[in-house]
Amino acid sequence: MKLQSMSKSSEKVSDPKIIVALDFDQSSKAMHLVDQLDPTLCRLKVGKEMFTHFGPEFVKQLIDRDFDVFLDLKFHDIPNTVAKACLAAAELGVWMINVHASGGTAMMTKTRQALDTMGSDAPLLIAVTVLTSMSEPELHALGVQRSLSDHVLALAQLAKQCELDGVVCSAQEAQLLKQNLGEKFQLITPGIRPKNTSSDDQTRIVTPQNAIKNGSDYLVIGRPITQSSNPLQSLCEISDSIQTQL
Ligand SMILES: O=c1ccn([C@@H]2O[C@H](COP(=O)(O)O)[C@@H](O)[C@H]2O)c(=O)[nH]1
Repeated sequence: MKLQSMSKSSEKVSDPKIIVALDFDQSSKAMHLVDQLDPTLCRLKVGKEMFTHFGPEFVKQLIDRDFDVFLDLKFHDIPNTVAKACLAAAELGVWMINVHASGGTAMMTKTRQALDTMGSDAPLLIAVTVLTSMSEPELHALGVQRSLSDHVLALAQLAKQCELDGVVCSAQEAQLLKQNLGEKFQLITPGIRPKNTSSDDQTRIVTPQNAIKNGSDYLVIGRPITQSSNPLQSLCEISDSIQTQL
């Protein structure tokens, strides 16, 4: 059954805010879910697990079905390597790619310049600030002494200076970033957990409704949907729950 047929209000969404994180160890499991979805209702994310197992061919299968694909490989290396890896990723035809902001401004700038050679075909280029699994004590243990939110803001400011399109952060920081960096700077927020669901390994969690209220542009949601006994229904319920905030 298609998602559209399950949710009336969801039918009208033309800029779907939910990015379903396909973290599976078998492509057949992922495709079983994808077969039930519709590109007007959600976007898809391919991360390190599926890309390492199944490579560009898997990504192309999703694009061939007209899904917007966020290729979440979080590149972090010297500027030349990251710029070339991002160009290769972009050439797959994905909608969004990302690098770690902590790779620095030379890395982000060189990558921006590389993607600009693609003109309007370039995907959105996003920087990861602080992983949503991390807490402030963990950040301090790495030697970062400022507060976690100050660190996220500082990394996001660097990404904006380098003309990236936005950042990955927790929706806990979304209001702060929108206030300081403006409406157009895109906020992609994993660590989304509906009430009464397991936080798993995520630390900085926010409900779907509060994430949108705080200013998130896109919600990355994996296990609350993919590990649900009825993934389609869970996606529909979350999708419907955020409509009033849009
Ligand atoms: O800071 C980050 C950056 C990326 N992720 C990715 O998002 C999904 C979240 O999955 P859940 O199952 O909803 O926890 C996953 O693919 C991560 O690699 C993140 O969680 N935090």
